[in-house]
Amino acid sequence: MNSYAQRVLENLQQTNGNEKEFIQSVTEVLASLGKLLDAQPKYEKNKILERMVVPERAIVFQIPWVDDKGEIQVNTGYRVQFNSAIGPYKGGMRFHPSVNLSILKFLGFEQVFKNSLTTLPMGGGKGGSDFNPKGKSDREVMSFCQSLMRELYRHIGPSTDVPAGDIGVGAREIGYLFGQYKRIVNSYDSVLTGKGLNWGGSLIRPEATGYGAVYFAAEMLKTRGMSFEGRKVLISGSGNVAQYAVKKATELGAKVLSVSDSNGSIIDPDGIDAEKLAFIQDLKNVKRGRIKEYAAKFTGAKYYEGQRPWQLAKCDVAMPCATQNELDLDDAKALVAGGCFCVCEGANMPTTLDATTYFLGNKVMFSPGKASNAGGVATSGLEMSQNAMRLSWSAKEVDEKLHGIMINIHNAARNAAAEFGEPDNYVMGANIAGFRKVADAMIDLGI
Ligand SMILES: NC(=O)C1=CN([C@@H]2O[C@H](COP(=O)(O)OP(=O)(O)OC[C@H]3O[C@@H](n4cnc5c(N)ncnc54)[C@H](OP(=O)(O)O)[C@@H]3O)[C@@H](O)[C@H]2O)C=CC1
Ligand SMILES: O=C(O)CCC(=O)C(=O)O
Repeated sequence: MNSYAQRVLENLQQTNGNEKEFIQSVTEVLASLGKLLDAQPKYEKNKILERMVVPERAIVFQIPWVDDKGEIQVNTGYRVQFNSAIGPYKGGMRFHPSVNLSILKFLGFEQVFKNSLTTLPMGGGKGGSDFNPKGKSDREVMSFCQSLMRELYRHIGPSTDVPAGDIGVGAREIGYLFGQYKRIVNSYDSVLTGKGLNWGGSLIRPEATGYGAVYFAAEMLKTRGMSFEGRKVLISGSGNVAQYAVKKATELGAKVLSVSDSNGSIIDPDGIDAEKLAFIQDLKNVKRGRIKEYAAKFTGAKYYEGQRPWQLAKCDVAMPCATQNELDLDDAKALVAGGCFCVCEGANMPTTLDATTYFLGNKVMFSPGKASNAGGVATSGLEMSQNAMRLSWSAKEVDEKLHGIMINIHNAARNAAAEFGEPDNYVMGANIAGFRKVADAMIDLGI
């Protein structure tokens, strides 16, 4: 690691050492900026790294709400407004019991570089709450969302900060949040993305992250003269990102062998076709059930309680699409031993640092989430543009723009990596390409 980056990281470890996910994400980025920092002393002179690793603002607030038994519940809400050098803060809201400041700082930090890679004018932010939507009635989710927005509304705005969904926040939650915002401010602002089609949403936003990740992987495969046709693919998760990754990979001719949830994984040796995916979507998006029900429904499929997909079957391509640190060194070794040659992250930081190093060392094509899952936020940017112009593009138009953006991100990461002598290192390329634009804007804007 470059000595300037090393100093900044050591200082951060001393002051924020307990924030392990945040330190992990900063370590990955700083480790790959070395050659750029050596070549461009202006970043050290302007103390860019010191400024980039501290959020511009982090808001923590209480969310009291009333459950169906009439009892008062209290959760903690957060919005981490990380960097606004190239546009308003932009990034999702996560509702999950594990949410804390470390997780939201890592997600906000990643979002800064990801949004820069999209080429759209969006800064980086992230937020959420330790609220657990599982097992809650629609009325309870609404009560919680309304209470959250009673505080959040004063910190966001179409040119200030535009939240969206993430784990545990889908169309239902965005509806309750947007309804409450509109009630309070009496204005139909484009203040959230992932909205429903009848009230300002964009076609293809639900599909965008999963489709985008598959488009990105297809570009990686193309560099070795390959495609998805006939490839075996392991996908984790069964939420928004996983569902549309399954759909697009299957459309491109792949056989997707797995999906999972936080309880376990299913392996289906016959592949997950359109009918099986429709079952998963109904199970997860409507019934809000567990993935093990898939194995009860489809003969040939097997459920593995408490296990992730990576050591359960051999594959050509792996796409972790559930959560952070869900693919570790043992998983990476098993994947490589089984012949996997491409890993494309759909989730944010699903691969541990040592597993990433193992993939890179074994010449596996590996794309970091900040590049390959950027299709979601990019299409959120397209939703903001449509709202600003007060019009709606067709699904075909949005999908074509998304596809073009993913090809551009792939090429930007690849070219930046080649410029610094490591043409196949998408981690280095994505970090350098994402960093440069934000850092140069920070210098232009002064301190
Ligand atoms: N939605 C988007 O547009 C974008 C999402 N991402 C990232 O993609 C990932 C998935 O998000 P998304 O699909 O939207 O979220 P969803 O809530 O729709 O789905 C999340 C999936 O991951 C599983 N999961 C959640 N936490 C854990 C855990 N601790 N261990 C194992 N499995 C877990 C869930 O299982 P269960 O059903 O049991 O909860 C579910 O299957 C996240 O990393 C998110 O940050 C990145 C870019 C954009
Ligand atoms: O669409 C957005 O604004 C947020 C997407 C997101 O949270 C992410 O890219 O991780």
